[in-house]
Amino acid sequence: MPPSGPFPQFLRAKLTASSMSGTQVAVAAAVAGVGAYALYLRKSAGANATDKPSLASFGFHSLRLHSTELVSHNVKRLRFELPNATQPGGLSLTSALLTISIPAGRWLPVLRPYTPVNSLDETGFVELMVKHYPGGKQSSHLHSLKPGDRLTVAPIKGLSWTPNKHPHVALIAGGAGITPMYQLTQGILNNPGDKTRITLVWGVNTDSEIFLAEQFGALQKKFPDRFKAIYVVATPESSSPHPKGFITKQILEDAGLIASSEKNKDIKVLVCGPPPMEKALKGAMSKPGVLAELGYSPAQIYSF
Ligand SMILES: Cc1cc2nc3c(=O)[nH]c(=O)nc-3n(C[C@H](O)[C@H](O)[C@H](O)COP(=O)(O)OP(=O)(O)OC[C@H]3O[C@@H](n4cnc5c(N)ncnc54)[C@H](O)[C@@H]3O)c2cc1C
Repeated sequence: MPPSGPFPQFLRAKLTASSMSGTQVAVAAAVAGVGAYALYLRKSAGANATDKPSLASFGFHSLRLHSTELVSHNVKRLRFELPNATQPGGLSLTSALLTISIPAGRWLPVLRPYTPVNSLDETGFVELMVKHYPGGKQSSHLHSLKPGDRLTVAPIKGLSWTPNKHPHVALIAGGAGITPMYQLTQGILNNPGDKTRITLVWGVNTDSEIFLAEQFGALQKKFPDRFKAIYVVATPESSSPHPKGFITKQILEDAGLIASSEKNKDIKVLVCGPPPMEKALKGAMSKPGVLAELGYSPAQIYSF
């Protein structure tokens, strides 16, 4: 259900805090645009199929859920119809959709970003892969949606990606934080003009949570010299081929991600995962994180 008016003052205040990630800054900008929502709805109500805005246009969009698929015990793929069935969404690489809902029994809207996982060039549809967190407000809501239900979204920009600006990117993800990394990996490798090398390190709880293994496997096969994926599993099965535990300094060293080595001096590190993982990597006020210990400067690190 779409929100009916401006968000409360305290929410805006919270979103202007100085320690924001890239996504938090984008979320603040999207929330600031909520006033345009009513205007957009008024305009789009009279628009015909060909002049309906794509997702790239400013404002909020109401998307109809086309279908769902359970891809693992706690991850669902949700396929939504775009406002214009004959055009792609028009999102740029690493953009996400800020989803907005008002769960039953609550008066405050819940806003969470999700990164589309289908090709940004696909016409007519946008797909999300959503991991269900027990008690999670938005992930529970999204998992409860049925085909025909609607979801309000607003596009938010991520990192502004310039092909070949960095010779090598390290993508470090935890759990469902993999989706921005997957979108970027597809965008880089499927662009013949972009020669960036990619090392992905993805931390998950169990082997069954490596829900994009097939897709990443196909990309590794196609681009063996440019793309390497390493999965780290907290509680692996006895037959698991993956290292056990969390993403540590040792794991990143073994992956060749030491900033001080000559070949990595221009590397860019992108991070997206649960708060404890991001804290361990980026450090807290008094304690340097693993990335600083490996020699990365703050300017080399981007957090979604
Ligand atoms: C740029 C960006 C893109 C994202 N894309 C996706 C995506 O494509 N698919 C997807 O499933 N998620 C994605 N996320 C995470 C998503 O935005 C939500 O944070 C997540 O779905 C939990 O929201 P919730 O309202 O269900 O949980 P909440 O109600 O906020 O929290 C419920 C419980 O879950 C825990 N929790 C919350 N978030 C996480 C997390 N990320 N990892 C581990 N535990 C957590 C909390 O500590 C709490 O215990 C993305 C996040 C960012 C920043």
